[in-house]
Amino acid sequence: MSVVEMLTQLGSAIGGLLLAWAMFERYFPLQLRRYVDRYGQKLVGLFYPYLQITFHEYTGDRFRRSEVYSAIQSYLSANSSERAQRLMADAVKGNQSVILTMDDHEEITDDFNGIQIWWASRKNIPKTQSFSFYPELDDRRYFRLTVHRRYRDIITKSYIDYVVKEGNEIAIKNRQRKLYTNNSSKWNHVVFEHPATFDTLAMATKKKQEVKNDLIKFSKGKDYYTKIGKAWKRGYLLYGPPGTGKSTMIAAMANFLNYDVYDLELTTVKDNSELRKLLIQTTGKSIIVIEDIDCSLDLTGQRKPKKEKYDEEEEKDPVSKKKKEEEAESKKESKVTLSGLLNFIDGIWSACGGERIIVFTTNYVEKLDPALIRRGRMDKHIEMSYCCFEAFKILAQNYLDIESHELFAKIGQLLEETKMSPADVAENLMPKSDDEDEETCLKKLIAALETIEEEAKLKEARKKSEEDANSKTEQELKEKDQLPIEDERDDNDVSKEIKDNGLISNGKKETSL
Ligand SMILES: Nc1ncnc2c1ncn2[C@@H]1O[C@H](COP(=O)(O)OP(=O)(O)OP(=O)(O)O)[C@@H](O)[C@H]1O
Ligand SMILES: [Mg+2]
Repeated sequence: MSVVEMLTQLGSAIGGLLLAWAMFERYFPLQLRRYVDRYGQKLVGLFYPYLQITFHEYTGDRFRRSEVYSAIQSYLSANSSERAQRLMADAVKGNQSVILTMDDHEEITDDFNGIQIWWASRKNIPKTQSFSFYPELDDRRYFRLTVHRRYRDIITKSYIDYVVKEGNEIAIKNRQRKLYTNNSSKWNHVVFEHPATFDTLAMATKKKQEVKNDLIKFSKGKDYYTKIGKAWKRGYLLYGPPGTGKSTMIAAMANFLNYDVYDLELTTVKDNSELRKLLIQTTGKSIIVIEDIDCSLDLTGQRKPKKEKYDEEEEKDPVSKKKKEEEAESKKESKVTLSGLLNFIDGIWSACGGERIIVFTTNYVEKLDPALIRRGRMDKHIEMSYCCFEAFKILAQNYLDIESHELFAKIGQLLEETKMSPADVAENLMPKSDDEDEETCLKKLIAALETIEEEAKLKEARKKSEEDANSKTEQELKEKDQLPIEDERDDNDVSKEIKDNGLISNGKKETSL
């Protein structure tokens, strides 16, 4: 048989099938067709060796995207960029990278402990051509998983959970994080793109590791917090002189945990109820920051003591009670108070919205009210200190790309003797022009450190000489005071005093009964 004949016969066979299907659609009632469809599928199911699971984009609630579908989409997008042939640019992360997902009607395979799984993305376009306000919701997308039947248990009991968990983690990593700032009682946000990380943060390695471990423990501690019955939140107090990296540390924390940042400006918050409103709006996986807490407000006020006695009089006379309340209300200052802030930190509603970190920063830890910073509220106190040699090495790596240099020893010694903030060290290390090489920058830093050392020595000498002068004056005054007082008085005065007070010659007062 020639090729042409073969093609002709194939064509007529397909034509015959199409005609038969058209006749079936045309002459058989819908009910009958459904029966054939259903039982046909059952029959095929008897011999079909595969298990299929479908995950729809919208289930039940038409307006709420299925979380499982989203998680699978994230999981598959992470796996599909190498495997799928047709990809869809889905979202843009931080203006840097495009997130690629499987296009509609695309298929990829996945491997789970040696089991092969087929994933397909499908889209059902509605047959009715009616007008819709939400055309994108009418396109019914779904993922279909196909696997050999013999792996049913592994797939349903472990694989799907694994995919959803992985997918959620990928989604968190890929999400655009936000930096919220408040304008009175409203949050505005921009994309959070601070580049600081713990790798670039200059501080002693051991201390840095401690903070990182603490954060990891917290972020994985959901079950632990539930077990001990505590809201899943942790307070950090960062304190230290200006330019030691407190704000930089917060950015590094947010990048490390992939959290949003809420930068709360307390001075623009009118009162406690506005504060509560703002905080209720914050979401989980976020860091709430109050910078320079000592300057933000006068938070040294005492907490209002609890009303201990039930006032019967007030209860009997509702008019006077109301009057008293009104008076109290008008007297009440309209501002955020320490008690309002404490309620925010450990009030019941502070637990809504999942994991949260609260960070306070201050230059003057000793100014803060002990109630505010006691453990349990501010669980971890982190001192950000002047630049040490370890911190300097990180800055040298960041700014000059060097790990060692013959001038390092000198710098190390100077850093031990002087106090320079990492911000100042960084400023000296940053090349100001193309002519400045690493050695020039290091020498610049040495000169700056020597100047500080000189100034400190001068200051010390000045202080010492002032102290010496003071103690000399004190000594002179003391000596002057020690002159016998009696000598200045005349004999008549003395005898008068003896007479008046009944003193005897040895100076003791006579006891008169
Ligand atoms: N520990 C550090 N590691 C890396 N860079 C730092 C560090 N400390 C300061 N810097 C640099 O100095 C600049 C100022 O630091 P930062 O704003 O974090 O200091 P701060 O402690 O918050 O100061 P302030 O008390 O004035 O708010 C940062 O932009 C950063 O470049
Ligand atoms: Mg700061």
